[in-house]
Amino acid sequence: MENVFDYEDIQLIPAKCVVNSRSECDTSVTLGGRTFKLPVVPANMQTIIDEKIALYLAENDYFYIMHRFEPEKRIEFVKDMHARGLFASISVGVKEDEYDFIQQLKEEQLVPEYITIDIAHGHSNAVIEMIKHIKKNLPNSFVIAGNVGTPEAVRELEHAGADATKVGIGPGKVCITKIKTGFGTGGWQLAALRWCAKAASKPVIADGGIRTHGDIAKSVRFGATMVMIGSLFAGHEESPGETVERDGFLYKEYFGSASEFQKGEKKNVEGKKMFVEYKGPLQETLTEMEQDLQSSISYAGGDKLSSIRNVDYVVVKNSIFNGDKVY
Ligand SMILES: NC(=O)C1=CN([C@@H]2O[C@H](COP(=O)(O)OP(=O)(O)OC[C@H]3O[C@@H](n4cnc5c(N)ncnc54)[C@H](OP(=O)(O)O)[C@@H]3O)[C@@H](O)[C@H]2O)C=CC1
Ligand SMILES: Nc1nc2c(ncn2[C@@H]2O[C@H](COP(=O)(O)O)[C@@H](O)[C@H]2O)c(=O)[nH]1
Repeated sequence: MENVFDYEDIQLIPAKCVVNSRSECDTSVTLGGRTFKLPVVPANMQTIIDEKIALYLAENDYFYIMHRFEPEKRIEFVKDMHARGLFASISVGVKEDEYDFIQQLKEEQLVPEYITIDIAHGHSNAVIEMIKHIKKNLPNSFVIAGNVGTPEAVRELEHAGADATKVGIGPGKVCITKIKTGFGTGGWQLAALRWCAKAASKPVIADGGIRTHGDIAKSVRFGATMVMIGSLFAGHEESPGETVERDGFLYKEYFGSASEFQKGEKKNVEGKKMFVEYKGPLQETLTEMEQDLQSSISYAGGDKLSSIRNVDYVVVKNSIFNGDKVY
């Protein structure tokens, strides 16, 4: 790979405005046959989303993916969302129990509209087998598979039946994969997204490394249909992470899904914990994201999200650590 770059290295170039107000710009996106207000989904992590947030997002036409770290609650979750006339979007792993879980869903005629296979190294036979198992038993579920960081992986997962792939190995704020293993897309996530999206024939979800709202527009420019975000969603009133007070300021806990805090043991740890500043209600951030993205669309010279896809850009600097501290 040549000419790698990350979010902070790119500036999109404005085109002539065609709207009279940013409010005319439409930020909605379609994924799996549903239309959502924003091309943004909070990360399927235990300090980012819980049942209450999932319900709020679904009721208000935002996409969501429930995490998989309380597996015993998933059947009830799907039933509850369906009882409310809402879509169910859950996550699974690849271990043996998960095969039984998919079987159970089938037996109970519960068909989640979206199933995300949530694995660190998604370019694997384990994920390919799970895609096939889901597609065989729940053919109407939209399957998102990940995470990956190469075009080969995107093609293989799509070929196995994935309806979308999720790109990002190690760019996350609480990720230490790049430090512990030497591998990943951390520091060049945006270039990796471009590389993968060019190979994709189905939607790509950019996952990790989003530090500003402008990074959402940049992700769309480089091929993302949807953008998964953890750290920017960690500090809300509703965020499930613990709230702590330090020197009169409030903070919320945010930990990695492969951290000892999630796993309950120090085995194959590839995530850390941090505290992010408290930032009030979730809806305020969603509204601000929408307004910022409307503005991005206007700078792109259009009135819908797809206008961003074709804008020119420049590479203005190069910084491999993506603004993060190493630990
Ligand atoms: N996006 C990212 O960059 C990353 C995300 N994560 C997140 O952390 C969580 C835990 O992920 P994960 O450890 O995959 O899930 P699990 O702990 O559920 O592991 C899934 C299965 O894959 C195996 N496995 C895990 N990593 C590898 C690997 N590198 N090579 C071969 N087999 C592997 C595990 O076995 P065994 O444990 O015995 O190896 C296990 O059987 C997920 O939510 C994931 O999204 C974690 C790291 C990176
Ligand atoms: N390497 C690890 N990556 C992780 C872990 N837990 C979650 N993640 C990934 O990070 C993104 C969120 O990134 P952010 O920059 O928006 O905060 C999330 O969606 C996962 O893909 C982990 O323990 N290790």
